[in-house]
Amino acid sequence: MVTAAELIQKRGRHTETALTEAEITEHLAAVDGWALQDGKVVKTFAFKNYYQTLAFVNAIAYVIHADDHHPELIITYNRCVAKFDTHSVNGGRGGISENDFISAAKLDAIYRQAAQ
Ligand SMILES: C[C@H](O)[C@H](O)[C@H]1CNC2=NC(N)=NC(=O)C2=N1
Repeated sequence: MVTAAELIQKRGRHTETALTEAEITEHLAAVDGWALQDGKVVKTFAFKNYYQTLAFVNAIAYVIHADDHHPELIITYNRCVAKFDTHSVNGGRGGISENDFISAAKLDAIYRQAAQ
């Protein structure tokens, strides 16, 4: 069984290994509120206002850079939608790797710290 606590201890690293469907299901169970949507691991984070939304985006910059894994972000007044996938897997066609879930768990940990 995979847990969020385990995932946040890991560092994202270059990988060419995609997760299988069964592994994706197992990893989705470990991270709260994330779902597979159009081939990406996606979650909508909710905030009180635009300032809190942007503060979250600034706070996640550190781990995004450290793990070299960059979410697609959709920022609106009180929402931030984050989408992860991994370009280098499936022979460069892209897919889902453990890195997507490491980053998902880290964004959740930061969100828990944020003023909401
Ligand atoms: C060379 C560099 O590590 C890659 O281009 C990284 C950069 N950021 C990335 N971000 C995301 N979300 N997926 C990737 O596959 C990815 N690849």
